[in-house]
Amino acid sequence: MVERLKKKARSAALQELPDWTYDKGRDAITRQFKFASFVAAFGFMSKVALLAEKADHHPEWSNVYNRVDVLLTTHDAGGLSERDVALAKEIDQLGV
Ligand SMILES: C[C@H](O)[C@H](O)[C@H]1CNC2=NC(N)=NC(=O)C2=N1
Repeated sequence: MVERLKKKARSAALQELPDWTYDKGRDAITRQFKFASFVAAFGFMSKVALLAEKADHHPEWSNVYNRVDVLLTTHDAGGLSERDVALAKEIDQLGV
């Protein structure tokens, strides 16, 4: 059973994710991505979808034209967990 990160572990994790914002109300992390076009945004979403399926861990997200808003939290834990941190790092490694 995955657990929510406690304060100290969360702070340490956030230090490694400078492009992500902590959402205290949701106990989640968010990041907005912008692309040159809708097709580029959708291509990014396809890559993230494959990562998410592989990890069995899925983002809450929305797409408007060339923008993708990603929110990561762990429903099974009721908040931010190491699974979100791992997926965020993988998304960062896509190099957008
Ligand atoms: C059964 C399945 O493993 C779970 O429902 C997974 C699927 N994807 C998930 N994604 C996210 N973000 N949080 C979860 O708790 C979660 N649980």
